[in-house]
Amino acid sequence: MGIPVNDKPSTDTQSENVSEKKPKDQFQTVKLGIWEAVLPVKTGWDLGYMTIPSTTELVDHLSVYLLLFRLCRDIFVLAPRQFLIFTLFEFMQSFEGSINLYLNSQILNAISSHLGGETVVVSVIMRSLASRILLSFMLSWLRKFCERDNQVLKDRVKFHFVEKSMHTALMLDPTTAEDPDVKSKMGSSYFQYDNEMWTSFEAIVRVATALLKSFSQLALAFALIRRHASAPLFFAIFVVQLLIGIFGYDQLWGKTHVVFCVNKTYESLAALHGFAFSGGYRVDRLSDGVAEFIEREFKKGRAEFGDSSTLDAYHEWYNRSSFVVGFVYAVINDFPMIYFALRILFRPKGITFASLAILQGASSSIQWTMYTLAHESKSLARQLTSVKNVYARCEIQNKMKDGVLPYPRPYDESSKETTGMELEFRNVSFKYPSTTKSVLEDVSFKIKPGQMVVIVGANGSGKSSTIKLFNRLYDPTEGEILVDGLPLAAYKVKDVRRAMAILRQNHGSYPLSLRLNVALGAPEREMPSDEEILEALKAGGADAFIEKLPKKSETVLNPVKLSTINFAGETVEEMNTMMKEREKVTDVSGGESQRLAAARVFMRLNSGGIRFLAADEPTSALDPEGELALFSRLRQERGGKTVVFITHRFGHLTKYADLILVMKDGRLVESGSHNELIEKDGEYKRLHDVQAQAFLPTEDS
Ligand SMILES: Nc1ncnc2c1ncn2[C@@H]1O[C@H](COP(=O)(O)OP(=O)(O)OP(=O)(O)O)[C@@H](O)[C@H]1O
Repeated sequence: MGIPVNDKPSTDTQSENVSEKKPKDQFQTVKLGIWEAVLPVKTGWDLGYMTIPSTTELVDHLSVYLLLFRLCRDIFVLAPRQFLIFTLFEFMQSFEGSINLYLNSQILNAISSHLGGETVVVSVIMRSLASRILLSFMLSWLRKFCERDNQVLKDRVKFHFVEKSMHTALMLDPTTAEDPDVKSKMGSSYFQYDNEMWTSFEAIVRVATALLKSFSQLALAFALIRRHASAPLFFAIFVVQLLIGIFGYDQLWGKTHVVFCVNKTYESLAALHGFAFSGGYRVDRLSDGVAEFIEREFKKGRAEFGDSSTLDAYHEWYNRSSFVVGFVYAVINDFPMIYFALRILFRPKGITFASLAILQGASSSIQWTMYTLAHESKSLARQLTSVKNVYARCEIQNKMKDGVLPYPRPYDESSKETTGMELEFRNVSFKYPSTTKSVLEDVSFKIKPGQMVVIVGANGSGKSSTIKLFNRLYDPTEGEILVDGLPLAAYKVKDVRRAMAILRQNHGSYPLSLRLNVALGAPEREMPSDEEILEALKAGGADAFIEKLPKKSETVLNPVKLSTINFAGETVEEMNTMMKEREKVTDVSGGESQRLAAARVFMRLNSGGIRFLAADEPTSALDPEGELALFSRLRQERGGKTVVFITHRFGHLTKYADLILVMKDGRLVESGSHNELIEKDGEYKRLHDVQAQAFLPTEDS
């Protein structure tokens, strides 16, 4: 079986969702028309439909198989009654095939006797027929009866693991989240469809019931045809048929693989097609007048591509198999019929219509069960990786170690509303986990409680990175940060973050209602009142634009997409409109989004317990009026809190700053007040003069 493959090591083929990393030489590549499929080299025996794992693989997988027991136990604990109902029903169903096979044989034997002129025992036929109907009735009734319990069980499993995964996702610090292993365990999650653990559990039950089904059908078939002279030969045919069916299966679908397009012309045709159809580029396409160019390039590419095949990789794989395979497949299905036809011709004795039908029925139903078993065990193997990933995901621990000290220190409690935080950087150097280059080099400064500090510097000089270290989004690579005289790392991270309000650059709006966007400023509160929300919106300067929106503060800027639409042969435009209306994205401008973020920060400031406020270019998208208003309100409401602003605009802030820190290429190059720094005639003065230049009278004016 099998397609010839070359042994060329693949290019980068590690999949994002697989946690074990395979060395590159454990992959093989297969050229399939304009595609290249990369498949892991099997260490077990690859027999088409089934893979028999090697001993090492079995040992490796043992720990994962144990996880399946853990999964069953966890699901049982979530809903014991529903668990038992579900599994019992599934197991009961597995006997349906055998019982039907038995009842069919009874009926067929009776019909055969009748055709042979013998007296028919009516009660046998009636009993068999009644039993069949009763069995179907009972199973349909039970299915309906279990429906609700099954749905409860399924949803409990879904929500249990969703909650656990959400907990991990929410507590992950950036350093841990950027770890490739963690990334692969986290994978991606689609709320509506993800229920990996349930799918895995179903796969376990299906494999178990398929096994039971196979054994019961085999035992029954053996008992039924034992009496027929042709039974051994018939069974031999059946086994050959089964083996060819299972092991002869060689389709790309059934294998772990990744497919790349290796035809550059086809790729560029696809890119041009995408460019032509994408609504996002419409304005650019028209204003740049590129339509003709695109059409010309497409025609050129089409000519170059010629009559090469655009078949997908799966069909290409299928087309590589020889016609003999198709022929053998067609013929093996007719083996029993051919055999019986020949028997009738040469040795008609002992052959009855009933025996033919029983043998044929037994053979096809067992064959079907075996295929299901092979298929389910393959999908179970796939599910193992999911189960392993979900459990691993639930157990991810943050790399950053939490401190033990509460913040503020108990003796500070009484003065927490008025006292600002003291912050000190001592020889701090820092590089992001994913990079090798330091973005902060030996930075030292001290911010006294209640001071207003402004950090200035060119793009990429390390200003935002400094803010990220304040609330322990990252830890310094070298040096130390002190808060109120003690190492920042000694405090409980949650406490320190609760005492800080940080207005980040690109602080966007969350995909929730605008009201919740603001309420999230005070996450410890159940739900702030309408008046408090309005107050925060006003302080952030966001009340006016929200008032103009049709749903006001209940507007969700980016509604979650849960609708589905299906047109059965007709397009009902109104339905399209209905769906678009429901999922419409409400666009707000950059400045409006910044005002909303500012409102959230005011909500936080008003919630109490804040000792430190940092704002990273909070007015970069605001008009001059908005900027002035925001800074005045921040100054008014800051009380005794320590405040750090990052800005590129000299003026409103630098004028009032107690301390200005000037950053350049990750270093702190100057510090002092505005006047001191102007006098120094260094980097600050240079940056200041660039802006001031614009307002100086020129020779032309
Ligand atoms: N998550 C990250 N991973 C890796 N490098 C990063 C990351 N964030 C920022 N950097 C790099 O760190 C350096 C400093 O960036 P930072 O954002 O601190 O500068 P900045 O002074 O705030 O710049 P700007 O004025 O443009 O906001 C830059 O070279 C940037 O590319």
